[in-house]
Amino acid sequence: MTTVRFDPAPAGLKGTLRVPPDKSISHRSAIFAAMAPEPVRVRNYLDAADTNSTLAAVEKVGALVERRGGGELVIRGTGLREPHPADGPIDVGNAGTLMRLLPGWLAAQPGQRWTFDGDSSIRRRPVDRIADPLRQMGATIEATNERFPPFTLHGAELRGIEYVMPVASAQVKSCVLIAGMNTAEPTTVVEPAPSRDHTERMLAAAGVPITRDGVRVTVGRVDELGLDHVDVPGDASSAAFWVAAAVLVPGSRIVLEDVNVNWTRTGFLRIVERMGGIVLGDLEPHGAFTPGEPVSELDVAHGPLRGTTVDAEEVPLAIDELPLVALLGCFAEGETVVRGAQELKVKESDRIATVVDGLGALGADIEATDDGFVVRGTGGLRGGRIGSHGDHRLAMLGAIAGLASREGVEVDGMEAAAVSYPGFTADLATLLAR
Ligand SMILES: O=C(O)C1=C[C@@H](OP(=O)(O)O)[C@@H](O)[C@H](O)C1
Ligand SMILES: C=C(OP(=O)(O)O)C(=O)O
Repeated sequence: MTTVRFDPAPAGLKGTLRVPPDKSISHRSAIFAAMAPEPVRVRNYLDAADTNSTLAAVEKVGALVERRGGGELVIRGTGLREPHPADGPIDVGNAGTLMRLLPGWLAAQPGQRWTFDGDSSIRRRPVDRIADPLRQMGATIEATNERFPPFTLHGAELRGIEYVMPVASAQVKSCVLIAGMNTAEPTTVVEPAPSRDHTERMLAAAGVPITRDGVRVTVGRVDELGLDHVDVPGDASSAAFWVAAAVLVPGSRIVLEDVNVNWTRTGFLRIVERMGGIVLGDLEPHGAFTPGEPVSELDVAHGPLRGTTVDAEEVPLAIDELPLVALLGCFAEGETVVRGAQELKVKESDRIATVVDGLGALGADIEATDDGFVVRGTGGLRGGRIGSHGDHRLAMLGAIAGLASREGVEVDGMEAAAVSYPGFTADLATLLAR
């Protein structure tokens, strides 16, 4: 385990940065390319542990991945109905998105079966949320204690369903929509609240009939995907760490280029603005990456914050950034409340417990609730020691807390950042350099 110390940054963080490619869109580009009949060129694919697990997984079911360097890949898929049998379990590593999206495709392959497994964190993450709809469609899934990996999926001829999702989850929605490309009848997913829509955008770009009517998304059967290339934009969730750093550390001014500003991913930026944080870059897209993902430049500077409340409907739009909302709350005037965020308990760690314990140990006045947390701003943070619990977002939260703290923070398990952001400490060094 690697321990890294992050000291206060008295002169602030300054400079321009290109954040890593988006993790969600990278996962989807590899899975869609694997289902396509013609080669798909992917530019700016994320080179990180989670998305490398996805490349290995699609190779295991028959795709050929040519790594051209500089984030460029050419993926030759098998077509929608010809994935290969795998010799041994598909290892999803730490990646929940991979574990929940790939079965949507494989469930529609009659007479075939695959086993999925991953690391100790993935073995605590529920698969019943995809097993329920896939069973209704006709597939069979045998999971440990009915709920957890490892699990075995038996493909079948699937039928179209209307699935009312009990939780707002882009992963579950995506799994069902991907399966829906192979069902005789149309398949509809009803979301309790909007969540990230990268899958819908990629389906539309690939020529799949997909319609949205409010919270209902319907996909129709296709014989093949017409996807030619994907350009992956910068990851709004990785950018969020630098947005928080710039807002919290006096003297900072950071410009982030080519960040995905898809509305379903910018909930955190709206929360920051509500708290009084200065995000100068407008959230209007300045360009679009293929397929249909808006990008913009974010220009962020230090400023005072006030507390806010994040309610259930805003949670899916900022789900991976909620730990950072807790950190901002420590520095804000008044109280910051996050509620309706039970989903945080089933991420790479129980992010209600790890955020509350972790920031509490650094001097925060923070309390866990059943569905979130309450933070009372105390004008700053002392500092100390925090463990990542193998959770990449916790590791990077600890780092940003250190920069903004009075005494610095030591992060145990900093290597976890490599799950989504292997260059995190190198990027920090460039923002601290003058
Ligand atoms: O679809 C995706 O790419 C993701 C959806 C979210 O998970 P849920 O769908 O479980 O909320 C998010 O937390 C995860 O980091 C990525
Ligand atoms: C929850 C996350 O990812 P996943 O579900 O893919 O493991 C995350 O990146 O914060």
